[in-house]
Amino acid sequence: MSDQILFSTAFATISQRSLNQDMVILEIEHPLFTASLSLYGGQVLSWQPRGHEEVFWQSNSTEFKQGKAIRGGIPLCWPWFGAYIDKNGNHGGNHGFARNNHWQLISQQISENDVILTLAFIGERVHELWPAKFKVIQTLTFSSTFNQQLTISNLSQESVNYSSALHSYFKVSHPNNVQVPNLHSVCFDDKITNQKQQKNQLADCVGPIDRIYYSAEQQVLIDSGLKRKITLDSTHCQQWVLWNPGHEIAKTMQDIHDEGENEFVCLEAANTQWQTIGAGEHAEFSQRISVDKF
Ligand SMILES: O=P(O)(O)OC[C@H]1O[C@@H](O)[C@H](O)[C@@H](O)[C@@H]1O
Repeated sequence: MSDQILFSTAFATISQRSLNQDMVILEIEHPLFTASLSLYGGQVLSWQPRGHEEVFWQSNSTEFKQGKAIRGGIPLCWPWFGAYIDKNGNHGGNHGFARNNHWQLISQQISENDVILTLAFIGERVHELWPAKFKVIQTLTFSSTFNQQLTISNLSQESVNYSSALHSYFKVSHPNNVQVPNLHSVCFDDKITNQKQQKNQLADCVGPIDRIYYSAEQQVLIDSGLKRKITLDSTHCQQWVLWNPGHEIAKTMQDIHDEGENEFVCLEAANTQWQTIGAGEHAEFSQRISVDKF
């Protein structure tokens, strides 16, 4: 493991830690926050605005291994959300390939107010079920609030379809203490029972929960244990996915440490249905996250 300062200004330091040859972690120190991300997966791992507790959960049992997704932070589900089986019955694996590939840091802007990092993921024939040529630009603005924007360019001669999720793992005192009240009156598909268009109010976020809510409205995740509110706004995302595996499923997942399911709730700004991008065109979506104490 080696640490190296990449950029240092009067306002912030960005350093690089190599876990091994393949896995590079960037760490940011700024008067308004600390944050870290992995270039593998282009994945935000942590963000802690000054005066607050860490916002994102990370598993202690993640392997950081090529081909495996990192459990925690904000995995990027793209170019598909969930399982993908093509018309010939071929399985593409869960949540696409953006989270299992290397991204590049292409620019950084450091100021008194924020640090803006731009990452790129460019490819063609990266996955046999999604061979198109593409470019994804991810712009991360870290400050006392956090903003994440993805711009996807279809560089191929034909239109492409994608689905997506910004799969945020929020650190919580316990799912039992968590409410997402703006979802109470929203219709959802239940991925566990396979029942569509359900409506019932969740008393808390204890798993197993796996729901696709048909709402693009602002969400507020209220944690009565940590006494904090996390406010999420998305653009060009049509659903919110709420997920916690619960104890029995988590026990079967090697990359969730013991009792880890009691430490997070996933609330994901998603497009769970196919979106089309014409040849040579682009699409974008984003989320903004802020934190308040109460
Ligand atoms: O284990 P993965 O591939 O990271 O997926 C975790 C969960 O991600 C959620 O977004 C899905 O709705 C769940 O069905 C899935 O189990």
